[in-house]
Amino acid sequence: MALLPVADALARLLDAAEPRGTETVGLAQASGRVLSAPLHALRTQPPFDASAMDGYAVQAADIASLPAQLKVIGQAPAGKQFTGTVGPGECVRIFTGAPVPQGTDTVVIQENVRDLGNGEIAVLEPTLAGRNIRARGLDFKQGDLILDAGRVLDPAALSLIAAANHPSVEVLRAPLVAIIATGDELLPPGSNPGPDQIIASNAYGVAAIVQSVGARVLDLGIAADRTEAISALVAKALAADADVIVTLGGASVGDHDLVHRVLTDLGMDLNFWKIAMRPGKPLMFGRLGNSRCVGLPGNPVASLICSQIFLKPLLAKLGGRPYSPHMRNGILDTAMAANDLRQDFVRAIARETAEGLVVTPYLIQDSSMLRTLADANCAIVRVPFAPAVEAGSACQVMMLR
Ligand SMILES: Nc1nc2c(c(=O)[nH]1)N[C@H]1C(S)=C(S)[C@@H](COP(=O)(O)OP(=O)(O)OC[C@H]3O[C@@H](n4cnc5c(N)ncnc54)[C@H](O)[C@@H]3O)O[C@H]1N2
Ligand code: MOO
Repeated sequence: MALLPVADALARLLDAAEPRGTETVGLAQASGRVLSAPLHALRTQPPFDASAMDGYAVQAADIASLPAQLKVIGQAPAGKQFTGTVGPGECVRIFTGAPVPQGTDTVVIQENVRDLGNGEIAVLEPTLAGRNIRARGLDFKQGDLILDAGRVLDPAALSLIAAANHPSVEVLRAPLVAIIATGDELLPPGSNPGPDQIIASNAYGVAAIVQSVGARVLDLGIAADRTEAISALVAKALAADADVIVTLGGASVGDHDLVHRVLTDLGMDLNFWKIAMRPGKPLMFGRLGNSRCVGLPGNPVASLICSQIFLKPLLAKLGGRPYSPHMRNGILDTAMAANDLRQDFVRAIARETAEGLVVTPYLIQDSSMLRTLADANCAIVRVPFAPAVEAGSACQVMMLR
């Protein structure tokens, strides 16, 4: 079977992916969630003309010539409005956030006033008429559109929603991703592996990528290389209504690579299997009921690079959030050989220099080597059949961190 180009695989994966429903969450749980519908203010803020400063509410006409002596007829702290009316020659002691009393139109800050101690003040410095007052509705008015659908709820958005008097908010369902590791050789971290065993590491990095785009993880653990063991965990994923079922390993053509068989026996409609990419050739994708199945290759670097390139945009789209990889142009400081038919993602270190972003690829690119992936901060993207290039040539990189 011909290998599917990376761009085609991504397009097929993203095709028809959209959020599945909404839910209402309390504001304290809403950070990072995606607003499902436009949000309107339930009230006007500020709901009254409010003092912006601590000082005295006066009539501008009374302080036209200075110094001006005024009688203090009451107090207006925030939360306790002054209910009387202020007449000529009078003022009210006022504090930040309090409603401006009837009959006043200006607030003089207390630094510009002397308290005469007999219930009167002397205004010493000029204040323009209307100063230090926030007009009713300065921030927003009842019914105003305050946030658009699709907004990722960041700190400012959350405080704005609260100020507009919404105790909870309707957000898009966060996609649920079931992760199933496969392999007789795998044991969880902290185990005492036998001579032919290794530690299952892929699920941790994949889960972190899943969570980085706001999706939820259901880690179903490790299935042995037996069809019943794998299908039992897939059944659990389906029962949990997982939006995406990610399998790790068992995607290739070996006698013990059972994932394809198990999923197709369960009724998966296979979309593609095997793509023109390195690492990541045995990537598999299909639909099974409401779930999308993404079969990631077992090699640790392949599973994480495929997650960056395919799983992340898929989950972002299912979660209704914008996403695009962080691509940059760089300058190679090393010659590179011609590429074959697979689009290559070459682990590399990129450094900012006066000449631009200088990129050094790792010499060894074995897809089992997690250390070079952890050390790398980018992957050089080499298109299929890219010709050999000299040091100093331009390159394109996808930033990894
Ligand atoms: N004859 C061929 N052999 C292979 C091909 C091929 O085209 N023809 N493709 C190779 C490529 S490329 C890859 S990538 C691997 C991927 O194969 P699988 O997805 O079937 O992965 P496994 O065989 O199960 O495991 C590969 C490797 O990764 C380790 N592994 C698996 N799961 C985990 C995990 N959760 N955590 C850490 N490490 C894991 C596993 O022990 C193996 O060492 O196939 C090539 N072969
Ligand atoms: O995905 Mo495999 O790692 O291309 O070697």
